[in-house]
Amino acid sequence: MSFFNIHTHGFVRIACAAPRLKVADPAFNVAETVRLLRRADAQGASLALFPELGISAYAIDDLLQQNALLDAVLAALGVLVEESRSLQPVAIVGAPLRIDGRLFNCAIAIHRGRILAAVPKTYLPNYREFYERRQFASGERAAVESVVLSGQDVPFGTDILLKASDIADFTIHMEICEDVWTPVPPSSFAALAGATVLLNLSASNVTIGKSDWRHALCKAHSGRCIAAYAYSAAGPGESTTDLAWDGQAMIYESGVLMAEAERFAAEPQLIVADIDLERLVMDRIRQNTFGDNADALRDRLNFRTISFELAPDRVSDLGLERTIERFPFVPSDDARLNELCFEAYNIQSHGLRKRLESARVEKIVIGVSGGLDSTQALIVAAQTFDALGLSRSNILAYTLPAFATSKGTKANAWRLMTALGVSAQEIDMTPACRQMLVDIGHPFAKGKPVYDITFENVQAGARTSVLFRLANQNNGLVLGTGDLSELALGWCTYGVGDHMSHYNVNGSVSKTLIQHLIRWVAQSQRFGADASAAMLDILATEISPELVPGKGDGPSQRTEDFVGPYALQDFNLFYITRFGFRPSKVAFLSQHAWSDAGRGDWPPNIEADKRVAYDLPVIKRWLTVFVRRFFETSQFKRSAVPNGPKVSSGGSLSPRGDWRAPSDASAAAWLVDLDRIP
Ligand SMILES: Nc1ncnc2c1ncn2[C@@H]1O[C@H](COP(=O)(O)OP(=O)(O)OC[C@H]2O[C@@H]([n+]3cccc(C(=O)O)c3)[C@H](O)[C@@H]2O)[C@@H](O)[C@H]1O
Ligand SMILES: Nc1ncnc2c1ncn2[C@@H]1O[C@H](COP(=O)(O)OP(=O)(O)OP(=O)(O)O)[C@@H](O)[C@H]1O
Ligand SMILES: NC(=O)CC[C@H](N)C(=O)O
Repeated sequence: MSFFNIHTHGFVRIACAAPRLKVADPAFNVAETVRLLRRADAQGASLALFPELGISAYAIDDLLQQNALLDAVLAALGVLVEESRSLQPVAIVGAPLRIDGRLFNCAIAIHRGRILAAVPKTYLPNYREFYERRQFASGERAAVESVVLSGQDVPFGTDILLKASDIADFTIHMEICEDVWTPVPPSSFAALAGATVLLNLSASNVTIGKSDWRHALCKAHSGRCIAAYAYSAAGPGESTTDLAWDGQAMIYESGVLMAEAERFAAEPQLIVADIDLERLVMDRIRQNTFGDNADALRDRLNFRTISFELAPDRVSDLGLERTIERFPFVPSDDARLNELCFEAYNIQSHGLRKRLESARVEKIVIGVSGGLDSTQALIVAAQTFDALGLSRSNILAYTLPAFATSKGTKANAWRLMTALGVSAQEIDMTPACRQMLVDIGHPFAKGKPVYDITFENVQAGARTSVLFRLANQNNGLVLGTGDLSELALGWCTYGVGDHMSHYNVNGSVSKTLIQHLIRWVAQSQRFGADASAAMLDILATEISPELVPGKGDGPSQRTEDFVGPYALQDFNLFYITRFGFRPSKVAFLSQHAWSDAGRGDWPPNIEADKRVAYDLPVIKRWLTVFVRRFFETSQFKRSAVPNGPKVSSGGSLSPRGDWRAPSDASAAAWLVDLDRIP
């Protein structure tokens, strides 16, 4: 097993074809099928899906009752069985089969010369342009459980799952076109019985707007079933006697479109996507109601499981046929990013609004540093007070310089507070901090340049202490600013420090998302040109806690030198907490997302100079830091966080929300797994 091979990390590659065919010409159609099957094989696919009745063609009406044609179908299938011997993918093709005195519209699975199963269509459309019951019997009425095809005894029925014996969780179910248009498709039961890859062989004539509906069905069904749903519909060559065909092929995974073929294409289409079987299963485990639903429907889940050995390539680097966003908390698509920013601000602001109303408090107190997090919280506060019809002067904003505050950040704090029209004040924290350092006998008090954790936390603590007392004095709430990424890394001062507040709007917003949110607001100019200019300046400032005095103008502490690039740490955070992936898998994904700075799909507002690449050793180094900090040293901080709204679907780290964990755990298991990364 190679680290660089998809199968090592729980993926399987599936292909979906929209072949060219000829009406009622099985020999031609199988030749085309074989051609595309070879292409799928060359691309490392483990499965290749073809359309409904693709061996005979679909729209051939009463020709389906001609024995010459049905014989030709069997002969063509024989050719396919022989050709499949040297090919890796399981071929799933559609053909009419005479069985037990009836004709069935079947999906047939063929692998390395073995016909694994034949599954008949359950729901035969007989409305509007469809007339299938004239020729076919429903699979529900099949009275036999096997059929002889190409001299092989083949399991036959709607109760069949195909399970790879050598790829974990690769369990396939087949259904046919109309089956998925019903309220309860047969694949719903298959998913509950353990199928992860649901296939639909389709022959869906195209009419205006129908493609959107097919998308909606596949998206919703794959999401509801927490499964992959691959769909292959008939295309060029089908009969246009009364209908037309667009050859729509698409692959969804849990509600997300992974690949889609060009419709109405001149050439046959083949799309591939790597399905994350492990993610599907982890999500089914998480969403306990999936299992409850299976329990409730247990008497409908009597499937036969047909086992086969895939023996896939486990050594080569096959690449990764799925898009891995660099910023899982920030979509690269412009329209989605817009929507997400709108939602994020509204969630944060509605959280704060409700808290102010219920606490009957009309003021907030906030420390404004000129850094990202307090900027974001201040924007949210301004929006909330506007919505409540309260004056922004009720926002009591304080800039609290101490030993290491730089001119630039303080100036930005002032610019921002002034531009937003909040009540702005400055309190010099140096005397209070110095007094505490004297009181506790810290060497700095005697003039020694000792800048240890105590020195740092005295400042963070003094600020928090002042903010809480100002809240008492003014009948206000202290608004927290610490973000999700800092909580994941334990990058805050516990208790009497920036860890604590009365209400924190940023606790479930990652650092990378905060950067995008501020940029979005700045670009919108909704708070005026001065505010936008200050925000853009803050975005361009190096991230630093400013707790240790620097020599020159720049900060002496660059946060990302300690905890790693937030871009990587947010990536790690997302995949480890949302899906429970092993660090080695996260590194594999991260490498695909981050090792090529030249990849075109950067989120729209990442400037060219920020488009950096990270190679595997760098990824491993910071992942190790993440694992240690996240699992071993910082949970006690998360166990005691203030209230605040869950914002991102990636999760919150509140102990009352998405992440409940012991504060005294060992990171040993994750560190062992990290050793798998070369
Ligand atoms: N499992 C556990 N359960 C209960 N208590 C535990 C504990 N592990 C350590 N502790 C105790 O916790 C204390 C350490 O925690 P804490 O006092 O927070 O201090 P600590 O985590 O050591 O330091 C805070 C870090 O956050 C950085 N910081 C602070 C403020 C703002 C920012 C920013 O950029 O946003 C960054 C700062 O530069 C520093 O590196 C120790 O007294 C230790 O004994
Ligand atoms: N000079 C300061 N004046 C006022 N408040 C401060 C100051 N420094 C820190 N704080 C408060 O402590 C919080 C944590 O400080 P920190 O420097 O980590 O955050 P930040 O500057 O807002 O954002 P970032 O983490 O991006 O630097 C701030 O959000 C702010 O509320
Ligand atoms: N072949 C079929 O089952 C077609 C019926 C389906 N409702 C469609 O138009 O796509």
